[in-house]
Amino acid sequence: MTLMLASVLSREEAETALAYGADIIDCKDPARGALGALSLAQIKEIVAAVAGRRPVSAVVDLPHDAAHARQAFEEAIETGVEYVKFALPSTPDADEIIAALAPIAKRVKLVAVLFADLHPDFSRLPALAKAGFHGAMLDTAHKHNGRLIDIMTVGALSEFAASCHELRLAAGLAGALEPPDVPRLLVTGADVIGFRGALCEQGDRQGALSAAAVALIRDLIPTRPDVVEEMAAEWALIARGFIQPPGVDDTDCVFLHDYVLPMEVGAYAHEYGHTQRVRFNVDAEVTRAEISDDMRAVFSYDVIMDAIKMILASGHVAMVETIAERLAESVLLHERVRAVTVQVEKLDVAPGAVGVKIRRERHDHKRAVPD
Ligand SMILES: O=C[C@H](O)COP(=O)(O)O
Repeated sequence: MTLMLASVLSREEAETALAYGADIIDCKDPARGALGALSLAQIKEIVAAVAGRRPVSAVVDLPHDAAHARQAFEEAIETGVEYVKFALPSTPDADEIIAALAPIAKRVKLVAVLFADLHPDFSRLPALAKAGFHGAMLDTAHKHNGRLIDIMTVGALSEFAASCHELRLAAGLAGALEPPDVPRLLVTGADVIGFRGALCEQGDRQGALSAAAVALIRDLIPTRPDVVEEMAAEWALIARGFIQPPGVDDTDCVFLHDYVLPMEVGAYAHEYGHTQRVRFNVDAEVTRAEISDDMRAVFSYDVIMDAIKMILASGHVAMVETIAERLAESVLLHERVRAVTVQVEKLDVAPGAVGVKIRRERHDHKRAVPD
């Protein structure tokens, strides 16, 4: 389950974030940069307003010397927050700083933030785990330099999440994210996705929080288990014929055509060690959207491109059939997709094109309905 973190700067904004379903209320002053800390008094006020309805996180500015660092964390803990985030420095003494925070990690969930646009050092992850940190979160330091997803590919973000999970660390992602990024990031397996700009009027992270924007992001992230149960109950009614399933027989086609990329592919010895051109044609049959021009109703072709890039990043694949199967499988991970046709062609083998075309259907579609 991926949680939605909403950065807020006041108790009023915290109420909006809560009302529209944020899972973690993150105290932050966006005017003071990517990890701008609020004052202790402001954090206390938000903690009091949230009153345990959801966990609250706060940012600590990491002072240079150890004594002041400990004091800053102690003060943050006293505010009653459940998570404390801080920017992990990329200085040579980072491992020492991490080790010095081990006693603090026993008392509060510590999250180290790594900035994707400042050459993050992923070799520090084991030290975080050793010191008992709760997790690591990627964010962007300079919001005008693009979204996290522009800086790191979905494949690289998935690797980050997997490395965290191997070390039993929670993995968080944030960084000028926009609504269309959400379905793309869900496949990374991140535990938390964090937002500020996307929750504000006109996407301005220093502007006011917008209830509609918070609701949109909430709807794009699969809901909490209790809501899933509610949906299951609705499916039960559908199964018994009490209510009609929404547009259950109607599909539209989202496609990616003539997408050509260089790829290491082929079973012959001479096909190893270099790339050849591979063309992708993908047609995804998706459940028809009820509302038009609304992100919530959309399965994006970006997701198909991401899936292809992830397969490419995994290295040499001997058979185009394997590529087609993997691609079909990852497109079908998205619930709106009912069936997918994937055509994968090698363009440099013969004067024309050679390859494979497969069609795969979602089999759990009917099984989602309880007996
Ligand atoms: O912790 C999450 C952030 O506050 C993200 O802010 P942003 O979406 O404006 O980059």
